[in-house]
Amino acid sequence: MSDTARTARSADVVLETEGLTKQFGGLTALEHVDLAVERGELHAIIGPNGAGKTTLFNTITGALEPTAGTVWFDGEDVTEMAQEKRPHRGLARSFQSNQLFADLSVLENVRIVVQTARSGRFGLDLLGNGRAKYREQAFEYLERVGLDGVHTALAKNLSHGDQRRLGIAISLATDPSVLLLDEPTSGMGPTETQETAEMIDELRQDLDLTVLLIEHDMDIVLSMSDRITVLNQGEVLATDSPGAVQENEDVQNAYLGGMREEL
Ligand SMILES: Nc1ncnc2c1ncn2[C@@H]1O[C@H](COP(=O)(O)OP(=O)(O)OP(=O)(O)O)[C@@H](O)[C@H]1O
Repeated sequence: MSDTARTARSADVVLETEGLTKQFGGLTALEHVDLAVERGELHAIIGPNGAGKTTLFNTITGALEPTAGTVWFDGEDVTEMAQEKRPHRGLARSFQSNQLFADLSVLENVRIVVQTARSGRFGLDLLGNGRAKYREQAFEYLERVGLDGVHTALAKNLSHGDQRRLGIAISLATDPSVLLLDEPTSGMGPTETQETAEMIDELRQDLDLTVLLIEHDMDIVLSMSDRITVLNQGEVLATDSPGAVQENEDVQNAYLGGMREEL
C-alpha cells in the first residue's frame, strides 16, 4: 500500500495488519492476513479451532514475532516494537489468570499496574505521595468490572470468571485505546456470559474503547459486533457485518460439521 493510501485510511483505521504471516516450522498459522480495525468499533475474530485467532492476537501484541508482514497501530509501524512497550502506546490485551499476582489482593493487582503506568516503568514513588491516589484509581477500575465488592480478596481465591474480570481491570489500568480480549466469557455460564457482554459494552462507551474480540459464543458475537473477521486455516475468509457474515457461503462451509447451526 502506498503512503498516500495509508494516510487517507488512517483517520478511521486504528489497528491494521498487512500481509501478516506466521509460520511454526512447516505449519503456516497465519497467511497474509490483512485486517483493518476502525476506531471505536467492536471487531470480532471468529473461526474454527486452529484457525489462527490466538496467533493473530499474539503477533499483534508482540508476544510472537511474525514471519512476514506489518502491524500498524495509530499510523505507526509497531511490528518490531517490544511487547511491553505496546500497552504504553495504548494497545493492550486483557491479562490472563496466570499473569495475576496470585497472593496479592484484587486491589493490589490493579494498583501496581496503575502505579507503573502513571509513574514510569518501576512505579517509583519515593515519598509515597501517590499511593492513596493509585489505590483510588485502581478501585475505580474494579468498580467498572464489578469487583469492588471483593477488592480485599486474594486474586487466587477469585472464581474463574472474576479472575477474567480482574484481567480486564488490569488492562484498563494501562489506559488503552484498543483492547484485545481473548475469549472473555470462556468457562462462564449463560448469566455470567451475558453480564460480561454488557460490561464490555459499557466499557466501550464509557472509555471510548476500540475492542478486538476473540469469542466462541456466536450469540455474543452476532449481537455485540460491528464487524466480524472470519479466519480459516490462517487465512481471512471474510470481513463484514454480522448479518453479511451469517449469509456468507464460504463462512458457512468453513463451519460445516462444527458451528454451522449457530451461524
Ligand atoms: N507455539 C506454537 N508452536 C507450534 N504451533 C503452534 C503454536 N501456536 C499455535 N500453533 C498452531 O497454529 C495453528 C493456529 O493456532 P491458534 O491457537 O492460533 O488457533 P485458534 O484459532 O486460536 O484456535 P482455538 O480456537 O482452538 O484456540 C494451530 O495449528 C496450532 O496448533
